[in-house]
Amino acid sequence: MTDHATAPHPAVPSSPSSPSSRYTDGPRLLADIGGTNARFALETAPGQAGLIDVLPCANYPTLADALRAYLGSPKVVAAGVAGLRHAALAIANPITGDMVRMTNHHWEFSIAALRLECGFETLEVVNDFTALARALPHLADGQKQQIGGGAARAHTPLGLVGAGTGLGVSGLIPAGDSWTALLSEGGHVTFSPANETEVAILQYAWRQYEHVSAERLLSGDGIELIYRALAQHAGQAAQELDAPEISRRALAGECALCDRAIEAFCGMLGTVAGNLAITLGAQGGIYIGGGIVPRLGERFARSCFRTRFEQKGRFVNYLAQVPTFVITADYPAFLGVSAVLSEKLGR
Ligand SMILES: Nc1ncnc2c1ncn2[C@@H]1O[C@H](COP(=O)(O)OP(=O)(O)OP(=O)(O)O)[C@@H](O)[C@H]1O
Repeated sequence: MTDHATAPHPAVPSSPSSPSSRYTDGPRLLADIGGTNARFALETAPGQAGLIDVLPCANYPTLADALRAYLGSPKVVAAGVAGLRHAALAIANPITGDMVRMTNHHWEFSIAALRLECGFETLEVVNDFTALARALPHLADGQKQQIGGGAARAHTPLGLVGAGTGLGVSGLIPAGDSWTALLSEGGHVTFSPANETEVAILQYAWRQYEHVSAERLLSGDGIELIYRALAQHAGQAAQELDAPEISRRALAGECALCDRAIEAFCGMLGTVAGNLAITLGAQGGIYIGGGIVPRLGERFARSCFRTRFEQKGRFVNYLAQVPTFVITADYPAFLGVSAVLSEKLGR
């Protein structure tokens, strides 16, 4: 899949971009690297990211190859961009040192070597959900959809959870006049079933995994696992369906089993989001990102997600107040990556 956007993208709120606000040291490269898709953009002025491309990770042996393909694409070449000095990457991984090995893809690289290979003066590498968390306070009303709860309480933490190839988790903690974004690996917490159907799904998953994390079920592969588990539980034959096809059939009303799988996925996400809300005290709200939920559209809004979010025994009244939002902006991580790079460069 390739996605083209040559104009500054509305996912990135624009600040006035007079020629004088353009970066004097040239455009900056921004990237958001997931287990399935690598998204690239060039930012010419604060909040002005354009020339966006989405490249499938599987088509490139290394991240450097994908990066070169983007920079060599006709539209980037036509834009006359050469000698990029500053770049920042958000990647679906913990960043603990110079070597980065992706959890959900085979790419691995040294940050220092990649910087030299690409000739960048600056190369910042951050966890993708830490970067996305930085974007949350900047999302405009049209870039998020509230699903239940009351008003966000100011000066309280925000939580972030997003299902895609994996399950990303982060939080944003108020710190004086600014925020601290958490580097979390909360997608790997142990899955906790909340009803008998989910116990059956867990038992099915145990045959495959010794440790069933939340990510094993709340991800693209997870939807496929849930579908197979429900088929077995119902004594039906499962078809060979991938996650996009399961959700397509569910949304089209073509397959009752697919619909049950999507409903179970939404319920489990409700439990995980509620756990995050009470763990962080996130009365500023829980934000749902990642590649899957925004594609479910209204099916997600009318699912059991919100009921399950609040279903915490004595904490039901507390959680009923906490708003939950689906991030609907197309490329929200670029906002956060841009903020990280600007902070690094001190401008
Ligand atoms: N319509 C859909 N319904 C359900 N799952 C989908 C749909 N479209 C894509 N997926 C699944 O979403 C996953 C890709 O998610 P996403 O677009 O967030 O990629 P990513 O950013 O590379 O992932 P991550 O950041 O989690 O590593 C794949 O597992 C894919 O099967």
